[in-house]
Amino acid sequence: MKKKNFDMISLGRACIDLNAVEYNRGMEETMTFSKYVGGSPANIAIGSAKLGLNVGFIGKIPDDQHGRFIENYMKKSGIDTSNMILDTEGHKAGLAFTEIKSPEECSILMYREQVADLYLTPNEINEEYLKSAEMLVVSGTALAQSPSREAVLKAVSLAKKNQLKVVFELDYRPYTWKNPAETAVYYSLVAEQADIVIGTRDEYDSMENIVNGTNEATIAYLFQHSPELIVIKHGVEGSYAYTKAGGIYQGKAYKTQVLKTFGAGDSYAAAFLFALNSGKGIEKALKYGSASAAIVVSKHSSSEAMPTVAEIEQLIQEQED
Ligand SMILES: Nc1ncnc2c1ncn2[C@@H]1O[C@H](COP(=O)(O)OP(=O)(O)OP(=O)(O)O)[C@@H](O)[C@H]1O
Ligand SMILES: O=C(O)C[C@@H](O)[C@H](O)C(=O)CO
Repeated sequence: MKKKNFDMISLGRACIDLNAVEYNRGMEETMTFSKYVGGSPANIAIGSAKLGLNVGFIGKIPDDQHGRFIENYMKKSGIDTSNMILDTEGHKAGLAFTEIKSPEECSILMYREQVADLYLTPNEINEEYLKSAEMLVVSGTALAQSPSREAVLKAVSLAKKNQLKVVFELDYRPYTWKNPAETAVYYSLVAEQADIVIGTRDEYDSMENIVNGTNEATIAYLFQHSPELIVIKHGVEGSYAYTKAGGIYQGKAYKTQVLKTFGAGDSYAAAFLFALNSGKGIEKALKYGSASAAIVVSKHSSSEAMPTVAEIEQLIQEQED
């Protein structure tokens, strides 16, 4: 059978990160920031492309200097940008300012009013483009508002119709949502249709609208539906992958010199999906995800810091039990 053009199409926001250049202080005292492409789905696309996957992107970007910076960087990273739609209504790029008070205390201040990415419409989802990929990765944040919400639902339904693997990265950002009950409705709707779901324990709690949920209850629920593989991350305590066939795999977090904590989830998803797509198996994919995250939390950015296969392999080897 002919191989499809793209291993992965990622759908959602491509934005700007402005990361504090000065460390160990609050944003009030921070005077300089470095600019990177950001936004979880863009970071996943960039990380996967750097590892060698053929990647396409679906999203909406502003028709201004920030939009052009984003598109150029994505192109330079080897990503197909033909389905990155230019916004014609004056919407802006999302901005994420970060502060790095200490390796344990980092935060992000988001500017996400009237952002172009949430104005992607269902009409802008192209079935022919989706047909050219093996896998569609959608981010939970793209479900936060209409019309982006409906665009995601359409993309997921076309992906299923055309036998793409649907990956749902929960990527829960509370400030983009009106209330937790609404989040739970849309998260469950998409998680039930996905083939692979990836999120932190807290994000699954948001999907289920509960506190202190358990992995056992989550998988019992989701395996009644489409998912074949569920990944649940527990920060420095590592991560678990569960298969519908009953497999349970545990991955450890790797030791690293932490500079900041953000970017961990995106680099994890990029490397996990790369490894899975390359036929390395679930156990190795957990190692790839964790090693990739350990490398990115030791560096300044989320996107530009995405590691190569050689860097990931080296870290895994150095810390093999
Ligand atoms: N301090 C750390 N040191 C080493 N590895 C880490 C650290 N923090 C996270 N990781 C790795 O990254 C993975 C994902 O981290 P986490 O569960 O915090 O994801 P996340 O909340 O989605 O990340 P993000 O902060 O990017 O949203 C973990 O399972 C672990 O392997
Ligand atoms: O996802 C975002 O909108 C911001 C990211 O680009 C940022 O680097 C981060 O939070 C990564 O997890």
